[in-house]
Amino acid sequence: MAGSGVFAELLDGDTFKYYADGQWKRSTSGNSMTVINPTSRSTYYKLSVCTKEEMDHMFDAAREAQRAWARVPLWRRAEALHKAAALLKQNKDVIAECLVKEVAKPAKDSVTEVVRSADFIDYTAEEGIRILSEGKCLVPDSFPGNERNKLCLSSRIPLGVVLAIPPFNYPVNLSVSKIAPALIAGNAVVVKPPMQGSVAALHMIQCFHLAGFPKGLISAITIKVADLGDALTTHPAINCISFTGGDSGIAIAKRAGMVPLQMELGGKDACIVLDDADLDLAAANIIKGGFSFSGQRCTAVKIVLAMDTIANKLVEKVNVKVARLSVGPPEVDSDITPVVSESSADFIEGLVMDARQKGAKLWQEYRREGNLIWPILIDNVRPDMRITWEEPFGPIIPVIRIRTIEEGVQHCNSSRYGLQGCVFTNNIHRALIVSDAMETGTVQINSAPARGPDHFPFQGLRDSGIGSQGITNSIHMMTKVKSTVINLPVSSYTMG
Ligand SMILES: NC(=O)C1=CN([C@@H]2O[C@H](COP(=O)(O)OP(=O)(O)OC[C@H]3O[C@@H](n4cnc5c(N)ncnc54)[C@H](OP(=O)(O)O)[C@@H]3O)[C@@H](O)[C@H]2O)C=CC1
Ligand SMILES: O=C(O)[C@H](O)COP(=O)(O)O
Repeated sequence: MAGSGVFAELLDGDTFKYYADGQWKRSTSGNSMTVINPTSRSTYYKLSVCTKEEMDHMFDAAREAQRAWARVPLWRRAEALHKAAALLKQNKDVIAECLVKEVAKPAKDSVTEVVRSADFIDYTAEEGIRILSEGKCLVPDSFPGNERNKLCLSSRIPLGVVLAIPPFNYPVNLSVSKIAPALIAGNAVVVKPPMQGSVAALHMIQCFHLAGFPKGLISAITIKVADLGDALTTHPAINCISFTGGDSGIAIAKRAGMVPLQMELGGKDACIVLDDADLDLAAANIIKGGFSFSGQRCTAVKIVLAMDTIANKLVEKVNVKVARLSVGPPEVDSDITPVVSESSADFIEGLVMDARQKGAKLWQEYRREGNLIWPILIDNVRPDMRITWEEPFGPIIPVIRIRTIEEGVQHCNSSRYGLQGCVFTNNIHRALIVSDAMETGTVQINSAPARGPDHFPFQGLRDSGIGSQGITNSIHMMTKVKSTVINLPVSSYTMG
C-alpha cells in the first residue's frame, strides 16, 4: 500500500511530503492539494504545496551537491544507479498501485512501466560508463596552415542542475528517463512530478533515496503550477530543462533562458495505409496504437489515412477488434479505462460532438460514464473537423479516406505536430519513399508508433519538440564538451 513499509516516511498524516536535503519534509505552507482518482472521481491522495523559499533552498542544495557529485568516480555513480534500479524492481507492486489509482493505468501496464523504468536506469548506467569514459584527441595539421604542434583533448562534462518535468501518462518512466541520464553524467536533478502521478513519482524517488544518493543531489517538489510554475522554470539556478508534456511546454521553452532544452511535446501521429498493405496487420496496429492506455500516449495513432480502395475493408477489420475491447476500471486490467480527468473527458467529448455534427460517421454509439469513454472509430472525417488536427488524448480514432499517397503525406505534413507516423505497405520501396516524405521525428514501417525501446532516438519536429531523447541522446544532451589544448614547443611527427 502507498506510504507504507519502506515508504512510510513519505507520509505525514494523510499528506505526502516533498523531498529535499535527502529528507522527506512537510511544507511550511501547511497547505495541501489533492490527487483525484480518475475512476472514482474522488480525492485519493494529498500532496504538500511547497513554497518559493523551499524551491530556492532546493536549488541551492542541488548546486552544492552537484559540485561534489561531479567528483564521484563514474563507476560509483553507475553503481548507485544500479542500486536504485534494483529497489524499483523490488517495490514495483506498490508503485504500480499508485499508478492505477492516480492515472487509471491498467494494473499490468502499471507494473510494466515500473520494470521498464528500472531497466532504463540499468541501461543508462552502462551506456554512461561507455560514453563518458571516451574522449577525443585531435591533432591540428589536418587544418590548412597548421603544423603538428598541439593536441586537443576533449571529453564530456556535466551541465549542473537539471530541471525534470514529466507528464501524467508515464510519471515514473518519463521521470527516470530524465533523472538517470542527468545523474550518470554528474548533474543534480530537481523533479517536478505531474499532479496526477505525483505519488507514484515520489515513491520512485524514495528508491533513489534508499540507494544512498548524496543529500541535495535529487529533490522532488510538489507545487501548484498556476502559482509557482513560472518561478520554477525560469529559476536562475537551472542549467538544463528536460520537459515532457503538451503545449504548456511551448510557453516554457519561450520563457527559458540560455539553457539547453529537451522538450518532448504533443503528437498527432498519422497512420497511412496503402492499397497493398496487410490489412490484418494494419488493423491490429491501429487498435494497439490508438487504444493502448485509452489513447493517452503521445505516440498514439491519432489519425488514420486509408487509401479509398481498401478503406472499407480496413474499417471493418478495425471495428471487429473495437468490439472486443474491454471497458472498465484499471484494477481488472480493462483495455479501456477512465481518462485522467473530467476536463479531459469533456474535451474528448467536444471533439466527438463536433465531428458528429459536421457529418462524420461514428461506428459505435457515443457512450460516457464519468471519465470513462467507450472506444470509437470515427469515419469520413474531413479537414474542417477539429478531430482532424487536435490531439484527443482519449480512446478515439478518426479515419480520413485518401485517393493518393501524396494526399496522405501532405495531410501528415500539414499538422503542427511532427512526432511520429507510420506507413503500412508490402512494398519496401514505397515504404521508404513515404517515410522520407513524412516530416516527423520517426516513421515506423508496418508497425504503430512507439517511443520504445528506450535507447532508440525519440524526437519531434515542429510543435512536437526540441532535441532528442533516447538514452544515448539524453546523456549527450545533459553534458557539454570541454577541451584542453596541449601546446608543444616544436612540431612532433611520428617516426620523426
Ligand atoms: N513527446 C513525448 O515524449 C510525450 C508527450 N506527451 C504529451 O503530454 C501531454 C499529456 O500530458 P500532460 O501531463 O497533460 O501535459 P501537461 O503539459 O499539462 O503537463 C506536463 C507537465 O508539465 C507541468 N506543467 C504544466 N504547466 C506548467 C508550467 N506552467 N510550469 C511548470 N510546469 C508545468 C505539469 O504539471 P501539473 O500536472 O501539476 O499540471 C506536468 O508535470 C500530451 O500532449 C502528450 O502528447 C506525453 C508523453 C510523451
Ligand atoms: O506518451 C507516450 O506516448 C510515451 O512517451 C510513449 O511511450 P511508448 O510509445 O513506448 O509507449
